[in-house]
Amino acid sequence: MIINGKEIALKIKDQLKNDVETIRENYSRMPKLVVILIGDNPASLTYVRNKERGCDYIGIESEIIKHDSSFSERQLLEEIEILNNDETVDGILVQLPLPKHISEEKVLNAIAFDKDVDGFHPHNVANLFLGQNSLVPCTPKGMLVLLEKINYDLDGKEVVVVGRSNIVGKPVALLCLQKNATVTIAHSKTKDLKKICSRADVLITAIGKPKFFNHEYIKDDAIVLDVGINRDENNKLCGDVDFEDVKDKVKAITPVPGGIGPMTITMLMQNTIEAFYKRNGG
Ligand SMILES: Nc1nc2c(c(=O)[nH]1)N[C@@H](CN(C=O)c1ccc(C(=O)N[C@@H](CCC(=O)O)C(=O)O)cc1)CN2
Ligand SMILES: [Mg+2]
Repeated sequence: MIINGKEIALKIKDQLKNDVETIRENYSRMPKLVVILIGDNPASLTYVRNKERGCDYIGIESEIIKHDSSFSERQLLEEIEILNNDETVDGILVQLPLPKHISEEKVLNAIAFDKDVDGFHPHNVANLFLGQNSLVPCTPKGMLVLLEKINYDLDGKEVVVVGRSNIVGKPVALLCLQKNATVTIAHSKTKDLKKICSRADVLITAIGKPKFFNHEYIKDDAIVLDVGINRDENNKLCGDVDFEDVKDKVKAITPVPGGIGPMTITMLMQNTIEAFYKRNGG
C-alpha cells in the first residue's frame, strides 16, 4: 500500500476548516500564524508559501515576514519579542535553516512557548519528553497521525528511527515510545545498520541521502515512513528510500513527494488552532 499523505492531509485540512468556522462563530478574532523567513533559500521559500496557502485554505490568518540574509540576530530577537507580546498572534514560526550568523538555539528559545507551533522550544521539548500535553513538532506528529489513519497500532511493535535530529528523529522516537513501541534510534555512527533496520516493523528514515535504503534494509511487510527530501541523479525529488526497489516488499510506504511532507504543513495548521484555544482558554 502506498500511503497517500497528500490526500489524508487534505481531509484533515477540511476538518480544520470546520473548526475554524466554529471559531469564527464564537470568538471575536481568528487564529493567526506569523512565519519569519530569513534569506532566499528556494526550498524554504516554497515551504513558506505552502504554509501561507494552507492558512488561506483553512481560514487561519497569516503573515509572512521576509528579511534578506543580512538581517541580524539581534533584530530577529527583537522582532520575536514584539510578536510574543502581540495578543493577536497565536503562532510564531521561524523557518529553518537560518543563516550561519544567527544562532538557531537563541532564536528558538526566544519564541514564547505557548506560541511555539513548531514545538521546538525547550519547554515544549521537555513536555514531550515527560509525556505531558504540549505543542508537538509537525513532521513527527504528522507521522503518528498517518499511522493512526491506516489503523496501525504501535503497541509492542519494533520501530527503528534512522536520524537523530531535534526536529524529526528524537521527537518521533519519543512519540512512538508513548504508544508503547520498542524504539531504536540509529544514526551515522551506528554499526550494522542493515541488520538493525531489517528487524523494524516500522522503519522511519530521516538522513537526507537519496534512495539510500534498498530492500536489504527492510523486513517483509514493514511499514516505511520516509522523511527524506532529496534530488536523485535526474534531479527528481526522491526520499531516503529506494521506493521502486522496496514497494512490493512492504506493507505500506510513504512516497516522496506526497507522503510525510504535506502532513507537516497540515499539522502546523492544527498546532496553530491548538495554540489559539490554549491561549483563549478553549
Ligand atoms: N521552522 C521549521 N523549519 C523547517 C521545518 C519545520 O517543521 N519547521 N521542516 C522542514 C521544511 N518544511 C517545513 O517547514 C517542509 C518540508 C517539506 C514539505 C513538503 O511538503 N514536501 C513535499 C515535497 C517538497 C517539494 O515539493 O519541494 C512532499 O514531501 O510532498 C513541507 C514542509 C525544514 N525546515
Ligand atoms: Mg518539520
